[in-house]
Amino acid sequence: MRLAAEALSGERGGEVIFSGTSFAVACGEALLVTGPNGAGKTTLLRILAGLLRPAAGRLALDGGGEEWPDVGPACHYLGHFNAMKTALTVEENLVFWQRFLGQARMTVSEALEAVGLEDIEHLPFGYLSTGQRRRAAIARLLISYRPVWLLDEPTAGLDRASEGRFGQLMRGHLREGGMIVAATHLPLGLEGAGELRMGEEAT
Ligand SMILES: Nc1ncnc2c1ncn2[C@@H]1O[C@H](COP(=O)(O)OP(=O)(O)OP(=O)(O)O)[C@@H](O)[C@H]1O
Repeated sequence: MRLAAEALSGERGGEVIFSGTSFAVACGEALLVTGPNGAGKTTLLRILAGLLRPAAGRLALDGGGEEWPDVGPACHYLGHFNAMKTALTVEENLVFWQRFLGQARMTVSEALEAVGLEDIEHLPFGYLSTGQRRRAAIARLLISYRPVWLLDEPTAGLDRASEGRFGQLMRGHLREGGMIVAATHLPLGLEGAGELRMGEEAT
């Protein structure tokens, strides 16, 4: 399987944010999307997730077969907002997502253990600290299988230990033949990852 973008353009509010962007990510590979604030990293990830239309260009998941014919449905999208209901408990949120996404991979308890949140699964999501919210959202990547993980500044708000644990989870996903496209200002501990630089670096 291979995620391929050719001459992609992204627009926001009628303004072209980036154009002529091409890259390919194969199974087991990661691509780090870097660049200054406003360069279009989030816009690119949202296009890959199918949440925005590209203004031009081609996007495909080659070799996805009948199971993954399109890019969007083959992706987990971890955006700036964590996509959880604040009034539901951590466990209720994840049970909802697993039913919605299907393709169960880990149980909710296993995923919570993997992100170190097993003791607070009963708390409403809205009570969680910033880093705990991020960890609960990361657990969403584990409960249902998707070959492509789209991660927008995934380690923002994580403490050192959580960052290390998340690094292991990402490397595990790649070892199992998954793909990662991550917008980040920080190193993610993914050796050998490719880099897509967007916009002009600030001087
Ligand atoms: N709905 C919108 N309408 C108009 N402009 C928008 C809209 N959403 C985003 N933009 C603009 O698009 C540009 C790209 O934004 P984007 O969030 O993709 O940047 P980014 O590279 O992810 O930045 P950061 O590093 O700050 O997260 C920015 O200039 C932003 O102000």
